[in-house]
Amino acid sequence: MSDAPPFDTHRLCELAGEIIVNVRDLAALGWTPATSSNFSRRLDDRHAAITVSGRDKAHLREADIMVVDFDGRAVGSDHTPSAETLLHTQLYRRSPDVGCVLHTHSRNQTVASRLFAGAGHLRLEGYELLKAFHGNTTHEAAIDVPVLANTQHMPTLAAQVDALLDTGPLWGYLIDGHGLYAWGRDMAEARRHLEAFEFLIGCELELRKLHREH
Ligand SMILES: CSC[C@@H](O)[C@@H](O)C(=O)COP(=O)(O)O
Ligand SMILES: [Zn+2]
Repeated sequence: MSDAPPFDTHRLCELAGEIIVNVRDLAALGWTPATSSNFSRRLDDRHAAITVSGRDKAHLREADIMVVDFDGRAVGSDHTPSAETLLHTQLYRRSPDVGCVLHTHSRNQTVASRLFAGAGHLRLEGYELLKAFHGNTTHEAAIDVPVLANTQHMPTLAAQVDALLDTGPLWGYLIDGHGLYAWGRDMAEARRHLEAFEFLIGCELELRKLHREH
């Protein structure tokens, strides 16, 4: 008889279902082109449920979600977890308040990441929708969305994200030519943050097309 997996399989099924339904929506918006993007949920204090690498995110099934520990190692699965697993697990390891991490490659996110890579950040300021970010109670705040240089070496990116988290609250970041990472306490909050970033980034791009900054 094989050993039982070291996590709650019923909970894994619930989380997989939640990921599948939500990611289907995000894919329908065109935010996960060409199998890009990855998604995860905290399973317990040592494990996360995350998408298997290379799967078509528009048509995820339960078999496309697997378990990793917070070092990014597969647990109870022969599949390869997302190539960017470390960018998820670093957040779970760092804070018990992080329950969900969403990474997408929308056109707006990708264009903005190119446009603002030189500055190193994109400032979002004066928008009512800034209140969508947990803990932010006014449109008068400014949020700087960091833009990190892209690399295939996840420990390099993870170290930069760790340094950013040391400096204050962070709800997400862009990677140059790549996409956006956003997170929250649960799926609903992470999705609200992701949607707020996408909308506000879109506004900033539109303003620049109109040759106006504010
Ligand atoms: C299809 S190119 C995109 C990938 O390189 C990567 O950035 C991505 O978002 C998806 O990688 P994955 O390993 O499927 O989680
Ligand atoms: Zn990616």
